[in-house]
Amino acid sequence: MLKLGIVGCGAIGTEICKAVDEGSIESELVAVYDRNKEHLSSLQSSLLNTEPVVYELQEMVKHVDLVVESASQNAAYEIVTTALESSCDVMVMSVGAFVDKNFREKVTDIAKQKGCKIYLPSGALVGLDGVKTASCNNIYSVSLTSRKPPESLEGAPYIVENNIDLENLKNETVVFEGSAAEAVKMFPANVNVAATLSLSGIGFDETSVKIIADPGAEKNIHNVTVKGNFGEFTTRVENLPSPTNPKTSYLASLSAIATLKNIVNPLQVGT
Ligand SMILES: NC(=O)C1=CN([C@@H]2O[C@H](COP(=O)(O)OP(=O)(O)OC[C@H]3O[C@@H](n4cnc5c(N)ncnc54)[C@H](O)[C@@H]3O)[C@@H](O)[C@H]2O)C=CC1
Ligand SMILES: O=C([O-])CC(=O)C(=O)O
Repeated sequence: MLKLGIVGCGAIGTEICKAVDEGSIESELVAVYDRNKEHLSSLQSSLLNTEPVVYELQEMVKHVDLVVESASQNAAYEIVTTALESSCDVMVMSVGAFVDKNFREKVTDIAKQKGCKIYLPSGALVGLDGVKTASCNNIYSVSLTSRKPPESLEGAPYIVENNIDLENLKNETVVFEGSAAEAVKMFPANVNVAATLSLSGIGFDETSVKIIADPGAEKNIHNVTVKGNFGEFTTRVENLPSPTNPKTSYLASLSAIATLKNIVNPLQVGT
């Protein structure tokens, strides 16, 4: 059985733990960690069949096969490096961390040396199978338009630095237009999807991102358009927010669960 350790027990981490607890992922939930003790205890009391040990990262990696990062972009650097150096596989939700080329190259090298894998789930996006397939030949352009309720963008560095008054927005407003490289740095908790899209396709500088704050939006809506030698396609997903974190679409938690199921399943379906 795959032994799992989860760092970050918020919206996504909790859903993963519940899925293991209910037996829907063939794995053993060995250890959990969150710097917020309340999140840890509410997680522990929600589990019916499993009693994971609370281990900090350095101890966790001695007891598990795979570490799940579901904490934050800032935390991801240490979690990924420590897991791989200890010969653990790692699954990363804060994919924006991979915009840093040095980090990307360093952890890919460690993974190769140790014979480990780094899994990046498709998260809140749909259509990455098509982007990966299309990128086996020439892609001309990849664009992402994300439409979100204004409050879900509160606190993002771009919003703070540009003094954008989200509270008093009356109409839908394009708050950001630029490269995925800039978007994931400026909206670290909002467009990790732009990082996953960039890594599936033509890169961070070449992928264009538009973020719309829409006071009328109740869902997180992501449209992806890809053009290339294969033709072109557009995908659109209208995501319901997670019950405990409106910034995070519920589909992102399901995608983490689907990735773990895929890891343990001998039958591999899809791109
Ligand atoms: N790849 C994708 O498509 C998506 C990625 N995300 C990202 O996934 C990550 C997790 O998302 P959620 O579960 O919604 O966030 P959340 O805010 O609900 O939970 C994060 C948890 O991690 C804990 N945490 C933060 N830093 C930590 C550290 N250094 N050590 C230990 N615990 C720490 C927090 O206390 C919190 O309990 C975030 O970075 C988020 O931006 C979210 C949605 C989609
Ligand atoms: O959950 C979403 O819709 C997207 C998101 O927060 C992210 O990519 O970081």
